[in-house]
Amino acid sequence: MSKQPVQLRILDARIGDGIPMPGYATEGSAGLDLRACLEKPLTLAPGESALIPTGLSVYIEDPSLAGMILPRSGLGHKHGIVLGNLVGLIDSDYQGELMVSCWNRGRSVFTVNVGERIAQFVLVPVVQARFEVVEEFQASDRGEGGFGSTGRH
Ligand SMILES: O=c1ccn([C@H]2C[C@H](O)[C@@H](COP(=O)(O)OP(=O)(O)OP(=O)(O)O)O2)c(=O)[nH]1
Ligand SMILES: [Mg+2]
Repeated sequence: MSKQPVQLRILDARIGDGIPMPGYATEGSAGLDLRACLEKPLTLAPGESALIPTGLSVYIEDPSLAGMILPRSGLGHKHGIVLGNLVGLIDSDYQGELMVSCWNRGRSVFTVNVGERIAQFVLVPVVQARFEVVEEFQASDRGEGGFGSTGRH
């Protein structure tokens, strides 16, 4: 499978030397795990969140692509460690450090260790809209029905 080239800068010298470079864990992995580039372990009390640097920046460049930062399922389900913004969206023109908002939505204290995999980065296609303002839409089967209008079962 051909892979999309994306420019990457390593902002923290520990990456590649102590903290592994991000890589796809398996051939079929959709996400690259992002690691906590912390100076020391960080303890998150229940309900607390912190913005954690990853030591990396990417320049996606192509406006028909974006990055998404998503939680890791194990951390989220077992430990309640998800993202403070629920999902992170990385614009194609963003060149700053990738940051992960880690939120402890669980009931126990959780310690994020230095270099720990805290979230994952997924490259996704994007289609930008060019809005055409109209007075009325052509009728559709659904019309304005939503929020359960088709019934529950
Ligand atoms: O989890 C995230 C979410 C965003 N970003 C960076 C990349 C993104 O391109 C930029 C702006 O994100 P967004 O547009 O979601 O935030 P905003 O609050 O609208 O900020 P801005 O006014 O800078 O667009 O912040 C991250 O590093 N991590
Ligand atoms: Mg924005």
